[in-house]
Amino acid sequence: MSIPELYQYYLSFPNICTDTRKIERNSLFFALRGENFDANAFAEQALEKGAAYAVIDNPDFKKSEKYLLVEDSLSTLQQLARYHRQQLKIPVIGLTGSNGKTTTKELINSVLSQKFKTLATKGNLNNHIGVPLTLLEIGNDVELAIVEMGANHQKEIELLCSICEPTHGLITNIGKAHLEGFGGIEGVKQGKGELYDFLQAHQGTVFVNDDSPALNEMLKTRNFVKLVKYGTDASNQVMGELLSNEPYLKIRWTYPRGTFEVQSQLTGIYNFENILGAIAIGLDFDLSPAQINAGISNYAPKNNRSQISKTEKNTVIGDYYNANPSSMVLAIDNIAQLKATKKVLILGDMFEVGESTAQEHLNVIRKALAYPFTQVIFIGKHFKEASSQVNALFFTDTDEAYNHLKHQRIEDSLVLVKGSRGMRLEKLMELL
Ligand SMILES: CC(=O)N[C@H]1[C@@H](OP(=O)(O)OP(=O)(O)OC[C@H]2O[C@@H](n3ccc(=O)[nH]c3=O)[C@H](O)[C@@H]2O)O[C@H](CO)[C@@H](O)[C@@H]1O[C@H](C)C(=O)N[C@@H](C)C(=O)N[C@H](CCC(=O)N[C@@H](CCC[C@@H](N)C(=O)O)C(=O)O)C(=O)O
Ligand SMILES: Nc1ncnc2c1ncn2[C@@H]1O[C@H](COP(=O)(O)OP(=O)(O)OP(=O)(O)O)[C@@H](O)[C@H]1O
Ligand SMILES: C[C@@H](N)C(=O)N[C@H](C)C(=O)O
Repeated sequence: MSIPELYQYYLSFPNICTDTRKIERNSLFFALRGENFDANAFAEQALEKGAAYAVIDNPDFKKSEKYLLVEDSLSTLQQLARYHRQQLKIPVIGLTGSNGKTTTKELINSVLSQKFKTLATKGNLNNHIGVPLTLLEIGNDVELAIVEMGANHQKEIELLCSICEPTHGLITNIGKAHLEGFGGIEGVKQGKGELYDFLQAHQGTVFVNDDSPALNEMLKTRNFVKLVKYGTDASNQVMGELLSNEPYLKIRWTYPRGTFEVQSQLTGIYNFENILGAIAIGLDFDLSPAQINAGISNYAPKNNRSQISKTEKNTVIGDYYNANPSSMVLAIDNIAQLKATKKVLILGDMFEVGESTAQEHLNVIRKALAYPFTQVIFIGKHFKEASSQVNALFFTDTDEAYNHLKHQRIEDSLVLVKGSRGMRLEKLMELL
């Protein structure tokens, strides 16, 4: 079946579903293969549960005209998304970067939705499956889309750009994330730079954080028809200044027509650049300063990314969606600067760091112990293997740490909980 033919089915049934556990009536089911299942085997169930059609790539499962047989379901999903994007005459803002993609995407969406009917990536659905699903959610009424693109190896951003065809783009930053798949920091630059390459080739607009030496270096070899720079230096089109972080960031920003201040609901100095990026994009899309500030101040994270919660015993900064050497160091510096009598760090292993795993874990241990924190707890085998200093607690896994904290409760403290998703540090929250 050709993509234009399949597109007619999509236009009649625009609700795409890939999971029979969450199937909706009249959806178009795509049978994907994953690490655990081959969803061709679930196609019948999808139809029984109310899907209008099931796209499959194994002829053995085709039982009626309700099964649409294609060569490869995943690649068909991607091609359908690209075809749909090409029918839409709207701007698409593509975002990638090592850290802060989801937060920046949410901020941009909060800002731009003050003026436009927007559609943004849900949560973190940013990969070769999530990006097509995001695009296929764009209905006729949407005026502008914000698409987050994630990657852990080369050519992934190139593929995602070829699907969502961004007209505007922003790389949040270059950091030590997914070093394993990218092959080191130069590999990160190359992989993330695929967004710049696409925008250069397609006359797109690029938003650049001028405070990042790595991003500035990446600009040297490229030319863009439109470049908007933001940062702390007055030479930028949008200049920002951090006014306070206690615990939420307050920012002053200046552009050629004036200076404004905004109070955010975000903690973490690293969020300064995320906010400034969203302001720069808001200005480029002709929002008023009042609309921009409303978008920034309305956004409150509810996604375990630097989320502050007051429990009965403590104030907790829950930051256990992910961790890598760059974001870990910034999170430690951030809590060190916040005001609190007692500060406790609970740090979990960082994944996908590659050959520098031992060194990077040791760096984090040294960094954390250089500050006079009340207590520092390290969880995971990488931390344990890197060192076991006497002035800190080391646990092999989260269950072991849980058993300890059950008996030695943390009280009246500001607690940072940060680690890679796979460490499942959220288990500890009920004890904090
Ligand atoms: C393929 C898929 O969508 N899997 C989801 C599924 O996993 P599960 O283990 O149950 O099954 P399989 O993957 O083996 O199944 C194949 C299909 O079978 C369906 N199915 C299964 C059982 C059943 O009873 N009925 C069924 O229909 C199933 O739905 C599959 O379609 O369910 C899990 C739980 O909900 C999902 O977590 C899993 O989703 C996978 C991980 C996925 O890739 N989802 C994307 C939509 C997505 O964008 N996920 C993001 C995470 C993105 C991410 O990690 N980004 C990285 C960078 C990108 C790296 C990239 N190279 C990569 O590897 O992804 C980043 O750092 O930001 C998210 O979930 O947040
Ligand atoms: N600009 C930034 N620089 C460094 N670290 C950051 C920055 N922004 C956020 N972080 C850190 O990364 C964590 C996750 O933020 P966010 O989800 O926005 O990033 P992400 O790049 O989308 O990651 P993921 O793709 O895993 O969701 C934050 O809680 C914070 O610790
Ligand atoms: C969950 C995934 N998006 C991610 O960020 N993985 C890294 C390795 C992490 O969990 O720290």
